[in-house]
Amino acid sequence: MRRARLNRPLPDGGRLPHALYRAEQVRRLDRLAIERFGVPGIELMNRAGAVAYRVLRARWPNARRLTILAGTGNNGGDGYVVARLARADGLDVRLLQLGEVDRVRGEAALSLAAYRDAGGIIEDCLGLPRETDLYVDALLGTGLERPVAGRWAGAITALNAQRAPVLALDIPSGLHADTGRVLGVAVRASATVSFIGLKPGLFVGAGAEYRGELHFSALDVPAQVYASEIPAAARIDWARESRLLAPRSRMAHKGDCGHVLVVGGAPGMSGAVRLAGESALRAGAGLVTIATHPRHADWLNLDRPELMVSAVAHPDDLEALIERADVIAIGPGLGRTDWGRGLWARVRTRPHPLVVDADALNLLAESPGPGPDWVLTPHPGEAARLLGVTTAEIESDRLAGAQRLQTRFGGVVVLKGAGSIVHGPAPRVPAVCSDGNPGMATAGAGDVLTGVIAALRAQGLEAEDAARAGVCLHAAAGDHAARAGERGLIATDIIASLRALSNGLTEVDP
Ligand SMILES: NC(=O)C1=CN([C@@H]2O[C@H](COP(=O)(O)OP(=O)(O)OC[C@H]3O[C@@H](n4cnc5c(N)ncnc54)[C@H](O)[C@@H]3O)[C@@H](O)[C@H]2O)[C@H](O)CC1
Ligand SMILES: [K+]
Repeated sequence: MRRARLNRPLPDGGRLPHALYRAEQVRRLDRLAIERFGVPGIELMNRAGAVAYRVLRARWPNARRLTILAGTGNNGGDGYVVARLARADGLDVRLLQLGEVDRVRGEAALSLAAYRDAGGIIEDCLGLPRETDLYVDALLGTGLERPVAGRWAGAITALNAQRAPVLALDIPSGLHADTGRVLGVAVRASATVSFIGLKPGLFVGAGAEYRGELHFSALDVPAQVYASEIPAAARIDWARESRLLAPRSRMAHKGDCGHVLVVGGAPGMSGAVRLAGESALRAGAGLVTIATHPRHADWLNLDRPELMVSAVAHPDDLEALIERADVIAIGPGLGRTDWGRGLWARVRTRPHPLVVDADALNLLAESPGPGPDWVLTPHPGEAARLLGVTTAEIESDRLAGAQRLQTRFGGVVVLKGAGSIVHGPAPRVPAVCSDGNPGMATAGAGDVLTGVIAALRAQGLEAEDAARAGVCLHAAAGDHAARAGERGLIATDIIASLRALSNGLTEVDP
């Protein structure tokens, strides 16, 4: 029986920092704080342990019996501090050591000595205790350097199989700090408290699945320390990106709010263009025209009177529509027949801002080339086809995949999935969206995102801002809709929440 999961979103997206640093960068920040700003390493470790212990007592105030699993590095060192503080508070503490104690060095050795001097004992980890209220994972942090195996894997597997909650220190052991990849096996934490710098691996790959509720402390490291590092990525959320949407002018008319042309909907795939078109309206576009196959244009027209629908039998039928459009979103339900290919060939060379999704991406993969001014929105499978690699390779290092796509195709790339990434041209750093939930893995959610990004571009946002704000609005709408449950969430539920979110009315029910 799996233990209860703290399936809560970030405690307060607005409070967590937006800068994300790779493990190597955090180690440099650590060293700078120690060597240049005179903060002793053991002081940082004591602060880390103290923060972790405060989180522990706040989240599980009734926990009396703690079991701390300690590794041989400084992550284990943090664990010794937690153990010492818990014993001083009168809690029943068992500290189980993995790896040879005589390998414990530096600050971790000092922390171990302080724990022993206060009467603490350590035991070799030969198995998990039958009864404990809470586990602390102090096995591995940013020093993970190979897949977890042997007794370490056994301990983590046993930890994941038991019911008591688990607090992970810095990062769940076994999870790669930079990529969020599980190396062998990783701790499924109920909560994680991370130090000094948030890591991309807490948000991309399996990060959101394994970290549980996320807490953070900069350990009072001097702010100047951070000036030495350009973050590897920026964490974005709707709380921050919503500032990109200017209030609507009192004198606005529909022509001021942009005209989106959605191109797609081959026979049998009309739903995709309907979702994209409706999303564009709900995200604030003034006018939306759907250019779709003659076979179902009439039905679409009747079904949503705010949407203008034009039957397009031949690429020449697009010309007048393209002239009137501010932004073109192409791909939803486009298909790869001659009909779809003809429309793609006509649109891809136009100077208009483009949002390129679904089958238009697959057609781009067949004849790659840089774009005029586009936002590409691939899911991992489409990204793999665009780069000629496997989906597993994309998912193994999502930030690297997004960077390769942006380098090869130019413009702005949105790599969808858990921890959607927005990667534009240098010098801006890539962005990782921390909003969203697994309920959004549902048919048509991508079509909704296409419409949202196109609508924001049509309202005047530059490509990268439209992509960042669009990804976050889409994800926040998904979170808003998920208040009624993630399972059974469908694309039209996301659309239903767009209007409230884009007007800052988060308490309005979907
Ligand atoms: N700057 C900060 O964020 C602070 C970090 N602190 C804590 O220190 C760890 C990083 O410590 P480090 O010693 O570099 O690495 P780890 O403790 O993660 O472990 C490395 C240790 O484990 C061995 N090892 C690596 N991979 C494996 C494996 N798969 N199986 C078994 N053993 C493995 C490796 O050889 C090392 O011996 C950071 O996460 C924070 O928790 C500071 O305490 C506060 C400031
Ligand atoms: K850990």
